[in-house]
Order: sequence, then C-alpha cells, then structure tokens
Amino acid sequence: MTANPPLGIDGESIHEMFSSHQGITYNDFNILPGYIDFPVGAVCLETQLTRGIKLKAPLVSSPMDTVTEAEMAIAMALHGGIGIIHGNFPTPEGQAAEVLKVKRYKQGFISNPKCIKPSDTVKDLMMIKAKHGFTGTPVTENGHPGGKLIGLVTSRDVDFIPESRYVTTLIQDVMVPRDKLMTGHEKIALKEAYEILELEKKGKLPIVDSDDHLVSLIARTDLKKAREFPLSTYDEKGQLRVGAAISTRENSKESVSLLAQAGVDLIVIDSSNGSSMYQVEMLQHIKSKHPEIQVIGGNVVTQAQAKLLIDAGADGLRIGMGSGSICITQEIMAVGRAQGTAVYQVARYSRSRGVPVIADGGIRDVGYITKALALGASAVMMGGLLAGTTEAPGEYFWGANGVRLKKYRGMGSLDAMEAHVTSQDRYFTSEADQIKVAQGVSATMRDRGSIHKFVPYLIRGVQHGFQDVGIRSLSLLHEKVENGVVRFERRSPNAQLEGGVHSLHSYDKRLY
Ligand SMILES: NC(=O)C1=CN([C@@H]2O[C@H](COP(=O)(O)OP(=O)(O)OC[C@H]3O[C@@H](n4cnc5c(N)ncnc54)[C@H](O)[C@@H]3O)[C@@H](O)[C@H]2O)C=CC1
Ligand SMILES: O=c1[nH]c(=O)c2[nH+]cn([C@@H]3O[C@H](COP(=O)(O)O)[C@@H](O)[C@H]3O)c2[nH]1
Ligand SMILES: [K+]
Repeated sequence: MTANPPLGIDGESIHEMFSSHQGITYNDFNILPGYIDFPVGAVCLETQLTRGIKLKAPLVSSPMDTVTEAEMAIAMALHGGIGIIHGNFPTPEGQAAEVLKVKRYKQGFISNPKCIKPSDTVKDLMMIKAKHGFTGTPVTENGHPGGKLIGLVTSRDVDFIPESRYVTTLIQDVMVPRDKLMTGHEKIALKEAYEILELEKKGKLPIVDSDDHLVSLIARTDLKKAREFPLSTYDEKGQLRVGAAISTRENSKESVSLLAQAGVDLIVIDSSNGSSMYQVEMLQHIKSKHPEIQVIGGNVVTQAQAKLLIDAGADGLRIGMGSGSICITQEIMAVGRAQGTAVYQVARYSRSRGVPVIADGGIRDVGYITKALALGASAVMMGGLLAGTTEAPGEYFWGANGVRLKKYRGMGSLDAMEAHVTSQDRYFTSEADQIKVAQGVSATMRDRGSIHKFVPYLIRGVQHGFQDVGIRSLSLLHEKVENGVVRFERRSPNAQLEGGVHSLHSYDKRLY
C-alpha cells in the first residue's frame, strides 16, 4: 500500500451524465464541490449574450407582458443584465416607445414626470400629489412630458390657498412662470444639474430641449440617493442596452423598422418552435435590412433546430420548450424537451459554431441559474422569478390571507391572447377557423420586492455557487465542465427530497 494512493473516479463528467438519452433537468443532478482559493467577490460572471453583445451578469428578463416593459428593462440593464420588451402592445408604436424609454434613460433624470396644464386647477394638482406624492409638478402646454414648458408649481405656491378655493384656482395663476424658472438644457450633465439645485436651493430642475419642450425632470431628493451601478449594460454611446421581441407574422416587419428607429440593440424572434420557414425568413429579413441589430432566434431544444437558425444568421439562440412555470406546451402539443438535456445538447452544438445560447424557462431559484450555466448556457432568461417584482408591469392586489400579489401569465394563455388582436391572431389555427389552443396558464405571484434588491441577490448567489464549484469565471466554468474537471452527480428521487427542506414542523424561508 502506498502512503498516498491516487483518487478513484468520483462523480461523472457532463458527457457521461447525458449519455443515457433520458431527458434530465436541473433538479435531477448536483454539481460536486471543488477547491476554494479565492473570495466570493472575485467570481466574474461576464458573458457573451450574443455574438456581438457582452453582459456583466448573465441575466435576461423574458419578453412577457407581465414581466418586461421599460421599467424592468432599465432595472435589469442597470444591474448588468438585459430586458427584452414584450410584443403584446396594442400597436407596434407602443412597443417602440418602451424601447425609446430605455435608450433615453439617464440616472437621476425622471424621463416621464407627471405634468399638469395651465388651465387645470389646484384640485387637480392635489390629486396628483395624493396619488404620487410629488411636491413639484412641471406645467406644460398639453399637460404631458414633451409639451412646451409653461412653468412649475410646487407646494410652496399653493400652501396658502384654502381648500374651498382649490376648484376655482387655476394653476396658471399660482405657478412659477417660465420666465422666472431655472431650467437645464437636455445636454446638461447630472453633476452640473446638481450644482444648480444646490446653489439655487431648488427642489426640482426641469430639463428642456432647444425648442423649450420638457424632456425630463431632476429632483434633488433623487440626486441624494443616486447610486452607482458598476455592472450596467451600456452600448457604445453610453445608453442602456435593451431588446425587444417580435413574432414571425408578416406585420412584424413594421415593428422591426420602428424598433430599429428607436435604437433597439437586440431582437428576439419569439416562438415556441423556432425551426420554421417563417422564422428563417424573418431572421434573414432582419439581418439584411438591419445588420447592426443582433438577432436571437428560437426557441429551440435540438441540435438540428439550432443548426437551421445558425445557418440562417442567428447571433444567439434561446433554448426551452415547455419548461416554463406557466407552460403547458408539453401537455397540449406533446412536444418539448427536458430543459437540462435541451441546454446541454443545443449549447454543445452552438459552441462549435461560436453562437452563445440562453437557457429560457424553469429557473426557479438561484441554484437553477448556476446549473443552467454549467450545462453550457451563456445566460438565463427568467419569467416567473422576476414577475411579482415592483418593476414588473401591472398593479399589486391583495389575495387570500392578506398576501400581496401580481399577475403573471403565459404569452400563450387565453388571457394574453385575448389582450390584443395582434397576439390573438397567431393562436388561431388558421385564419378561417378561429379555434384557440392555449399553451399557457394565467397565474399570480407573490410580491418579491424590487429588482434593485433581488437581482444583486441573484448575482451574489450565483457567485457563491461558482465559488463552491471552485471556479472563478463563467468562461472557466464552460471550459472545465467540457474537459471533465467539474464533476456531476445525478440525484435519485430520495436524494432530491433530502436536498430540499425536510423533517420540520414549520419553517420560515427568508432568503435575502
Ligand atoms: N418557450 C416555450 O416553451 C413556449 C413559449 N410560448 C410563448 O408563447 C408565445 C407564442 O408562441 P407560439 O404559439 O409558438 O407562436 P408562433 O407565432 O410562433 O406560432 C403560432 C402559430 O402561428 C403560425 N405562424 C407563425 N408565423 C406565421 C406566418 N408568418 N404565417 C402563417 N402562420 C404563421 C405558427 O406556425 C403557429 O401555428 C411566445 O411568446 C412564446 O415565447 C408558447 C409556448 C411554449
Ligand atoms: O408553454 C408556454 N406557454 C406560454 O404561454 C408561455 N409564455 C411564455 N413561455 C415561456 O416560458 C418562459 C418563462 O418561464 P419561467 O416562468 O419558468 O421563467 C418564457 O420566457 C417563455 O419561453 C411560455 N411557454
Ligand atoms: K411547464
């Protein structure tokens, strides 16, 4: 017996794990731990989202109408990920306007301030104040941002007015008129604006363009809490990056040109089965008309599907069919694939072609992100995990037992289909017989708080996962999984039970 015998084979390589040809998914395996010789903060999650776009965090919000509009996309990009604006708006202009909001976003600048008209009354102002809590409201000709600036009205201007006169007192008679108002030009830097507010002891600085139309508003209180976002996803002009989803219908070509005008960085062609003649045609159309826009094709779950879309020019692929929390595709269409196998197979092929892939659907928690990345994904797309946050579209409401909820629905649910004609028509089995076949459900999600807290938690959680595997970066993870250094182990149903919370009378799951 030698004093220091060699180790036996422990665990299995990724290729061994997937050699059985049975569909397996995130819950079916664990990654075995490695050696930690670096602090958690040293883990680098930088990734290639598509051939042409890099992200500092491998996180994407799904193009669903209960997940991603401008507010979500802004928050995702500030934290190093990206948001894909959904395509379920009443008009294509509505979708392009959301893209524009993200591209125009500037830290500290309120791009869509509540405004009031000169002919409105103090009562109207008080209603804005009660609803939004604002104390300084710009007065514009049409009562909207973008209108000609006429003045500014603050609580100081209306404090002395008795309530009985609210309905008869016009804003134009109490406001600070334009000629007495301090403003900033739209090219102003945040620092300069802050100095003006400090010097003039003002609370609000309206920002105007060269024609004196209101562009945005700066609030001193916001400036005080302005934060650093070191991971932000910027384009080469320093604007936040954003994506948008379109369908393969002919009328999406109009959306594509509007989205291009709005400055979209990335288009996701949204379909449950990306390998169709419609998608190939749409992909080639976008790449020939707008070569500057990155295109993600999908969804795919097989190597053959991936090949078709890569051959047609896709810059990235989205993987997943029926794995989403709201998906009933596998039940209704009988078609789909276990998500772990789908990610492994498609990533393996796409890597050989230099095309990054996104694992879409079924990301239930932090650990699922780490597993998807280990199987070869360059990023994950999340619907349910981000629904229910402050930045997701829709209002909160109270459910049974006083739980605060937000709606979350599949884009193929009857609910979403019925929302707009454009989304409806793609679910009719043909134009003539309008029979709908739902592929998703409509649900609710618990209030998850703000993305500004949740996404940093996800990132740190994934960094901890990497640290436990003993891997410092995403590119190293892909390399060491591929060459068998990172080991895996499948979990029996009992091992899965053991890995979850068990044997307790009750428990409280506070995560961050
Ligand atoms: N990832 C997933 O597992 C799934 C996702 N979804 C989501 O639901 C939404 C809709 O997905 P799908 O139903 O797959 O939409 P889809 O638009 O790709 O397909 C709907 C139907 O319209 C047909 N179609 C599409 N373009 C056409 C054209 N130009 N001419 C004629 N027929 C055309 C398709 O062949 C299909 O029968 C998307 O947001 C998608 O992401 C739905 C099911 C599964
Ligand atoms: O079968 C489906 N019917 C639907 O109605 C539907 N809507 C969205 N999706 C897909 O699910 C993904 C989000 O999944 P998660 O909530 O698990 O993150 C999304 O990113 C989509 O890929 C659907 N799939
Ligand atoms: K599902």
